[in-house]
Amino acid sequence: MAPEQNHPNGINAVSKSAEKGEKKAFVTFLGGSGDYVKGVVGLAKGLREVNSAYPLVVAVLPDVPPEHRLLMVKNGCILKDIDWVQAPEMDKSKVGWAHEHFAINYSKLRIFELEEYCKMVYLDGDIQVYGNVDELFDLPNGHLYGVLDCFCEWHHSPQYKIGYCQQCPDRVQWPAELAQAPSSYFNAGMFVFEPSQATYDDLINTIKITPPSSFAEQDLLNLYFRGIFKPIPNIYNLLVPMLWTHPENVELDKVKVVHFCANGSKPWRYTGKDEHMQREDVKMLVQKWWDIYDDDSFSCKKPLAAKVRGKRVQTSRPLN
Ligand SMILES: O=c1ccn([C@@H]2O[C@H](COP(=O)(O)OP(=O)(O)O)[C@@H](O)[C@H]2O)c(=O)[nH]1
Ligand SMILES: OC[C@H]1O[C@H](O[C@@H]2[C@@H](O)[C@H](O)[C@@H](O)[C@H](O)[C@@H]2O)[C@H](O)[C@@H](O)[C@H]1O
Ligand SMILES: [Mn+2]
Repeated sequence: MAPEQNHPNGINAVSKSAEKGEKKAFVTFLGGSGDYVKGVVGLAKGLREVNSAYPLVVAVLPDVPPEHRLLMVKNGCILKDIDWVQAPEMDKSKVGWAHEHFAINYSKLRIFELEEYCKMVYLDGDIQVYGNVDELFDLPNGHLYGVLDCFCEWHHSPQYKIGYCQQCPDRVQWPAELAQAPSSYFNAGMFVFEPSQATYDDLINTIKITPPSSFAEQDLLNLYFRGIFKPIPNIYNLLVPMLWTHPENVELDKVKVVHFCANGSKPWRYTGKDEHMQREDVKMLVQKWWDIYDDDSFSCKKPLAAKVRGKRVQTSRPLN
């Protein structure tokens, strides 16, 4: 992190960064023995399809079974074993996780320990890349980059109650009688960051003094990187709900990264029965995910090869 940032690790992190590795890579996170491994395999194939020059690292929890590990390695993933990060005790009478599995999402924070890499792009396993996004690795150091989230389905939040969303800040003014308007808030399904053990240690210390909240590690990351976070266009993390909450902010033919975070939209579980799932754009995106997942020509034994820089053909297929 840049020393001039009033950041707990300022100078140390910069001096330490000089000792860090110079490699860059995409990274995702996998826990459990369930079907999210299909998301990771789809992501690995998608990155190959767009001729990315960077490998995909998978931070795997101990409960990921051998057969899932083998499947990911066969698709070129570099596996890094991580341990759990204990989620803070939640007083369920006051607040609960927005989704039960969010409790394991604190373990996602382990990616900050991967100091052999100097720059990483984190992608959830329910994300697919349809256009080359290697340019993200060239964003200036000292910031964390992500895409603004949408509050329009946060049914238990103060934002939702007054109809406020950062995606359309002029629709409803944040009332003066409430505390100051929420700072810019990114969706933690995709972000560009610089691994740092000092930052990881500080994040863990911050968990201990921060009351847990509905969006688990996403809330923590937004609190921690306030003032360091810089928003980037939603072409890098199109949240599927945006198709109906803010269609005016979506240009689907320019979108490079799609995040299947809407209920019922995970392609490998898609039934089409959930709300919004019969939309033509949703069905097209899910089908495109399966087109890539089912294409075995993208499987390979070696990690996503770093193409000879500058020689790769940039393919960013339009989405429709
Ligand atoms: O059982 C699970 C649930 C989640 N995840 C990982 O945690 C990420 C965040 O969860 P999810 O994408 O479901 O959250 P959402 O973006 O839908 O809120 C997933 O993408 C996976 O990478 C996982 O590995 N196993
Ligand atoms: O653990 C908290 C999660 O919070 C985020 O998901 C949310 C967020 O997108 C909300 O805006 C949606 O309303 C909601 O459905 C969705 O689950 C991240 O995508 C995920 O990786 C993870 O950090
Ligand atoms: Mn997700």
